[in-house]
Amino acid sequence: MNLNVDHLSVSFSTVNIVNDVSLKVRNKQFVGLIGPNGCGKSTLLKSIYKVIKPRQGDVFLSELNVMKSSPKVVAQKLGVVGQFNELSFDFTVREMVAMGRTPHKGMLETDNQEDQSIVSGALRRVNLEGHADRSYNSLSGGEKQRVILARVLAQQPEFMILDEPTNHLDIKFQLQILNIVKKLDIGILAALHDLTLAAEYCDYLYVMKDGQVAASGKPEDILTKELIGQVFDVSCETYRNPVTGGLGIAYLETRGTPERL
Ligand SMILES: Nc1ncnc2c1ncn2[C@@H]1O[C@H](COP(=O)(O)OP(=O)(O)OP(=O)(O)O)[C@@H](O)[C@H]1O
Repeated sequence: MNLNVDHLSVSFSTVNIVNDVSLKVRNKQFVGLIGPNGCGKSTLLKSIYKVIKPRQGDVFLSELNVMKSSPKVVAQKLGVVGQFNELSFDFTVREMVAMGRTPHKGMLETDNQEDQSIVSGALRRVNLEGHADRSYNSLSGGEKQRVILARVLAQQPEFMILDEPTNHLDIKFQLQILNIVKKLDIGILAALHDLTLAAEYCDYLYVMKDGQVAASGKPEDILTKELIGQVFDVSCETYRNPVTGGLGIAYLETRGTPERL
């Protein structure tokens, strides 16, 4: 399934937060969205997955017009791992993951054996089967993040949006989540902060600055020290990592800041 975002703009009162952004994710591509804090990544993603209404623009998942479709129809195709995962009500981990099946069920239809086995499989994939009966609210930030991924896996989407999915996670689980997502072999659009991981996992990157796309291309082509300096305001050198052969980034010193943090 492809994602096509066409000239999308989002404003809050009179302030333009996302300004005429167009992007594409081809079937089975893993595309990263990078950019500094506050540049509009989450706002863009939320307007793609229908939490925020854009001022203008269109979003298509293959032939499905996302703006004109009901949330349930969109949720049958699109899975989302958002940035904040707090809950007011207390559900068990298994109940949370079972919610991933909801878009595929009729109004009064209850979960059947197949749903239960999909939920157990999703919990196993994120190494949380031992936590199935725990209260979701009692989990650590990283465990919650993995429950949310399990819920999306149970949803069996054909496209996935992730907003900083490795937030809260130690390096083992960062890699685990990115590996699970990569292996799904579906289209992925993910906002990521770690540029080295973005270079490692993404087939293509969009770089945002001040609500606009400042650059796009294959990670090895666009993640230059000049672009990183311009967009993130840090000086760095890039190099080929001698162990992995991938992109290495050595950060030097922030530029233009009057005081060191
Ligand atoms: N509901 C809102 N009302 C007003 N301003 C908002 C609202 N939501 C977001 N903003 C502002 O829009 C800008 C972009 O926020 P957004 O969360 O999209 O950035 P981001 O690139 O995802 O940042 P981060 O990397 O810190 O998560 C910020 O200045 C933010 O304060």
